[in-house]
Amino acid sequence: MQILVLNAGSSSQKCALFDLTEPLPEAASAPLWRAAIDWTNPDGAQLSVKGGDGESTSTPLQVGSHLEALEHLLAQLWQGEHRIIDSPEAIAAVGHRVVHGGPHYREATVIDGQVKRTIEAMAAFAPVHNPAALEGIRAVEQLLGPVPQVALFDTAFHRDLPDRAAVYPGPYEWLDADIRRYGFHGISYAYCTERAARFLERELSSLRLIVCHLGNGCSAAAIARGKSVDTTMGFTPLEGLMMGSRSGSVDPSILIYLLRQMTQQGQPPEKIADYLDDTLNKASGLKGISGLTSDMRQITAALNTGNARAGLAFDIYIHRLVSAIAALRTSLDGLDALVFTAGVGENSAEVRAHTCERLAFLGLQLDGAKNQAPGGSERDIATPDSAVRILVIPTQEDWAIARECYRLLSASAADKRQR
Ligand SMILES: Nc1ncnc2c1ncn2[C@@H]1O[C@H](COP(=O)(O)OP(=O)(O)O)[C@@H](O)[C@H]1O
Ligand SMILES: CC(=O)OP(=O)(O)O
Ligand SMILES: [Mg+2]
Repeated sequence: MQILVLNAGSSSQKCALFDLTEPLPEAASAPLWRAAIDWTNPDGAQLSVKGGDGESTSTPLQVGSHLEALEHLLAQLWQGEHRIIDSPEAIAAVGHRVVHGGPHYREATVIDGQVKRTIEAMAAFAPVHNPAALEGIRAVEQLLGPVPQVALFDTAFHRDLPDRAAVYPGPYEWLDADIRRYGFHGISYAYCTERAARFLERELSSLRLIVCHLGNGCSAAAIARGKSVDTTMGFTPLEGLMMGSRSGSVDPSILIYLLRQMTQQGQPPEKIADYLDDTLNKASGLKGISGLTSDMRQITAALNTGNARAGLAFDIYIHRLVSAIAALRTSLDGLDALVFTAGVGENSAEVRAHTCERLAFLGLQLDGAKNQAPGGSERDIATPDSAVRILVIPTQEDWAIARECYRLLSASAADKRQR
């Protein structure tokens, strides 16, 4: 079954085509084809496509709206230089990563009008991500017609967060209005948890993990026996750790202070809300502090040449990450492994080294050579006598989406056959 996956992140639209057949492989398999639009390129959006031959090309996108850009991306599947299928009919299903499912969706769900309305309503809680997922769904409708589309929600993995971790200590009415902590990056956490159990040859039912998903968006989660028991992101993907261009947690009084100042200056309320939203989501974090970039590679390169603001950005990033991991540890009755994943977690030996050094008191002992060794595969970078394992697990959100999509559609096909 050929399954197309659309992953709408904060700075890019990724797309991959998988061919899944029984028996499903245990570990992620490579896609037949992948493409991505980078919205952040200063010279305009850039489309990159990698075909089945392993060849890839990168071209500037000459189109107006996001929807047009997406339609152009999808058409590359059967029309572009690296086309992989003869016609859109070859695609059996499309899986989407949807960041916010609110309190409604706790499982992978076939997309219908009601699901689309909910994703739209939840855009108020995930303004960077949910509108991008909806654009993907609409682009597929335009180009691929009535193919089944399935949504996987980043919030679903955290469905069993205990109330003490999920409820904000504001007025109780907030909870009635669905203002609570949801948590995100759940597709990645579910995948990394499963892989960590396999790697350690342990049953999920006894495993206690802290997983750090450090990409453009960053969060960490305490996972006990396969379930999320606490996590750093909350009502929206803005709470918690310092990120590429997002602030993470700040004192809410800063916003009240700025709001009052801007109101006194005669700014209209809408403009103030947009300014605060943009500042916290797009002009903060590594980018805001360094004044340079949201990219950890460039931050570490700049700090190594003595750039003081890059150095400060790195220090805050590590300080907040270490504080969060130590806090998450208190939600577990022991810690078997600390897991690093996503762009920074998988690739930055500096971030892992500084984090683990400060967490020695939790029983973590990093093997410096193993940490530095290059490698894109799952690995243990702790010393043999470390009390806690330290794992690097490359996350495979797209493959996990394709697999869930396959399972859901196979189960519903079997259901129909039985009736
Ligand atoms: N070799 C590397 N060293 C340090 N950081 C890296 C490296 N490769 C990628 N990154 C970081 O990974 C981040 C992107 O992570 P990724 O998981 O792809 O993000 P997202 O899916 O949220 O867009 C980039 O901001 C970059 O800083
Ligand atoms: C939820 C979230 O922050 O996603 P991303 O890391 O893709 O921006
Ligand atoms: Mg991501």
